[in-house]
Amino acid sequence: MGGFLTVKIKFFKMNGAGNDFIVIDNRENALKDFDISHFVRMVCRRGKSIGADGLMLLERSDSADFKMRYFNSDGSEGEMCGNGARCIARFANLMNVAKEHMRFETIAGIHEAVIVGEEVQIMFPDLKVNDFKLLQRHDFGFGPIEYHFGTVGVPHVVIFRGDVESMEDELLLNWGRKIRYALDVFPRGTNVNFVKVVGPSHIIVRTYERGVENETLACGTGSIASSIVSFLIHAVEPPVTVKVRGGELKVGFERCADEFKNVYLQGDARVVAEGYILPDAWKE
Ligand SMILES: N[C@@H](CCC[C@H](N)C(=O)O)C(=O)O
Repeated sequence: MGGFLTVKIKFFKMNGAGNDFIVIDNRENALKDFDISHFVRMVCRRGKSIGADGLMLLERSDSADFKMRYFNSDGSEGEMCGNGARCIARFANLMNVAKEHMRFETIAGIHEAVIVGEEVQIMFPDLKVNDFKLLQRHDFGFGPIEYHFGTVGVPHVVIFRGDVESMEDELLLNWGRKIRYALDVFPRGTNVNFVKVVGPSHIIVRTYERGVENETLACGTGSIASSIVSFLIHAVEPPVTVKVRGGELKVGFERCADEFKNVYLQGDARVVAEGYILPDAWKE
């Protein structure tokens, strides 16, 4: 029993609008002896282990308050995760690593975040209008469809459907997987968002996430991509309220000539548990 408890790693379980994460303070390099990708795959398994959409490490940074490293549940390291970023900002503030207004490093660049009571707002770098490829047509294996594409740190396809809320899970997964794995069209793979416009500033979004290979309850960068495409195609006005399966997110931006400036994502970011990851959590 003593051996069983010798290696234990402190973790926090968090979620932002239902997108859930394991968060580890790695400033002292607690995971130096681990194959991180394998460790992430093991501890993110639902049922057999803790379970999560992804895992984040908070690390030291020379140029900002801290560095965020984000891993999808399949062990792949992602450039950015909007909801993850909001969660790690809350975590950094709780751990006294950062004040309420903070800057942090990601693979996709430096981000700013601010704690707004129960919510966290994260700011994104400016996006170019021309980087959004609108009104594309392709047959992904279920007949030709119209889609839109844009990158918000990570790649996103946006598809408008009038039946988003009632769309069968199986259909969403089938479309999501076929599009995500259309590597001739998206060499790095892509996340896939199914979107319905329900008001002048309101949309509903469901997302199939690359790296989780499933629908998640929310996707932050997907909500931003969906809001901007909804603005470009359906004149949806920011700030946009995005209803996702796990709650609600707010997306703001301003169109200035050929750029989107002041892009932000806001919503809840909660710590729901803390404890120790024990060796059985990463056993095959
Ligand atoms: N959950 C996300 C996106 C995470 C990254 C993504 N799955 C990818 O690697 O493409 C979010 O909230 O933005």
